Amino acid sequence: MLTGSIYFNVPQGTSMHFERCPIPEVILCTPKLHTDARGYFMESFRQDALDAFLGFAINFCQDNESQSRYGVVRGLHYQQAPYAQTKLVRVLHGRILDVAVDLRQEASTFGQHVAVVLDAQNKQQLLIPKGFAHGFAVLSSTAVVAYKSDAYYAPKAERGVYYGDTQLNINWQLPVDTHQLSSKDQAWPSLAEAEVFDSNTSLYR
Ligand SMILES: Cc1cn([C@H]2C[C@H](O)[C@@H](COP(=O)(O)OP(=O)(O)O[C@H]3O[C@@H](C)C(=O)[C@@H](O)[C@H]3O)O2)c(=O)[nH]c1=O
Repeated sequence: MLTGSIYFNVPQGTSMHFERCPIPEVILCTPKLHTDARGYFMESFRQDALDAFLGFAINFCQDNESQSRYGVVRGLHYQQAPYAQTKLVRVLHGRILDVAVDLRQEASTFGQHVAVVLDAQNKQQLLIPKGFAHGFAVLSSTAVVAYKSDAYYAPKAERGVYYGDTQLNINWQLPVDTHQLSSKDQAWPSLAEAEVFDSNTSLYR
């Protein structure tokens, strides 16, 4: 499924594996695990490695954490420009299906999505760029999800797309009768009615 893999070693000897997903701006990151008799150590984030891979800097300013039960679906969320957010998502406990939906109006992949299982064992992280909606479904009994963002929470700019929109065709990997959503998330518009990202809006410059 994934293409464009590169193993990038930063000068200090630490490492992070980056893979471009089928929508190439979405990136799967796998930290290198150092295991020994005590357990393991890993660098969960390196600004220099990520910047070098991307070729530009992302300056994260907010860290978030949420805990959810099996069947919970949070999303699909984004903030409109100029409050758009890049998110770097990982799972501290449990397992989720993490989903990024392309909302860049002029992109060839507009309306398409990437869905990746992230869990506390694989320790993988998903980088979701500006211009995408984000959501996740909890596949384990509980899950603790942590993520960075590069723009502060701006409630007035908060937008969403209905997670079950048939046009999106997302397989949430959960029986439908187990889905639990906030009232806010049940009321988001379909993709056809959502405020998407204007191609004239430069999200990263
Ligand atoms: C997102 C956010 C929420 N809040 C508050 C608002 C509200 O009272 C409470 C719960 O908010 P929500 O119901 O929006 O939380 P949640 O549904 O977990 O929202 C999150 O979903 C995932 C999928 C994302 O991608 C995130 O960017 C964020 O939108 O926390 C903050 O104070 N700061 C924040 O950054």
